[in-house]
Amino acid sequence: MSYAVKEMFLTLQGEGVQAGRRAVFLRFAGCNLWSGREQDRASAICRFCDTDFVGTDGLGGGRFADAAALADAALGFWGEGGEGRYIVLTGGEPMLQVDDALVEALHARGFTIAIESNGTLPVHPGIDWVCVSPKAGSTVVQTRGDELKLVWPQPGVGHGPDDLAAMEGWAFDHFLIQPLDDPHAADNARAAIDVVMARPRWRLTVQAHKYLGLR
Ligand SMILES: C[S@@+](CC[C@H](N)C(=O)[O-])C[C@H]1O[C@@H](n2cnc3c(N)ncnc32)[C@H](O)[C@@H]1O
Ligand SMILES: Nc1nc2[nH]cc(C(=O)O)c2c(=O)[nH]1
Ligand code: SF4
Ligand SMILES: [Mg+2]
Repeated sequence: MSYAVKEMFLTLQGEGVQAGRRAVFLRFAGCNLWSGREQDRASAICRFCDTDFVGTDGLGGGRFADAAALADAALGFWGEGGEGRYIVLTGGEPMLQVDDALVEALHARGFTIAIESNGTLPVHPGIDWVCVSPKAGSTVVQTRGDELKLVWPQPGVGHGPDDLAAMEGWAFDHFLIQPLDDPHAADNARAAIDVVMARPRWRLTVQAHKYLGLR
């Protein structure tokens, strides 16, 4: 199978429990919860996306003919040194494209594989670190993993305490609240802090790369 990749880059993981870790980011093109076109945002299931995942024209992006070609390119971004190789599969929705061949090819090159998924498709069982970020109005099928990262507040449905209690029944090791990045960021951060103060099972995570000027 070939892969449509929006962009690839080396940076630090900015979010979640693995924040601060050196990582290659592989951003796949396309998502099942939004077309990525601004004119469709208001009618999309996921309306707050901070990412351009349309097309294959970003830095390090392109069409990759097979898993070996894509994994070789990822290794090129990592550079020298075999220690601590870490790759984050994101998008868009990576599970629209991730398959056995890619997981095998990345493992064969020594990568620990993390994923950022909206959880509406089952995550590949070979992935080493699973982050699911549920979206109001979608059905999450991937209800287990390493970290659940809930963007807060989520306009529309799904942000009452009942929903949080339901998610607490899912099989994740870490429950994280991430302030929504929009023009009301300060209010959103306050609201996110309020959740954590009321429900100690949850921890705050911030998008550190945005404060640090990293990609
Ligand atoms: C762009 S998404 C790509 C991966 C996958 N489609 C998902 O939603 O998890 C990467 C992460 O950014 C989060 N995110 C997207 N837009 C955001 C925003 N405006 N503020 C805070 N987090 C956001 C998502 O919830 C997700 O955890
Ligand atoms: N530095 C950095 N960390 C991230 N963690 C999750 C991201 C994503 O867009 O999936 C992201 C991103 O875009 N940049
Ligand atoms: S599910 Fe993820 S990639 Fe898709 S629109 Fe929402 S935040 Fe963006
Ligand atoms: Mg991002």
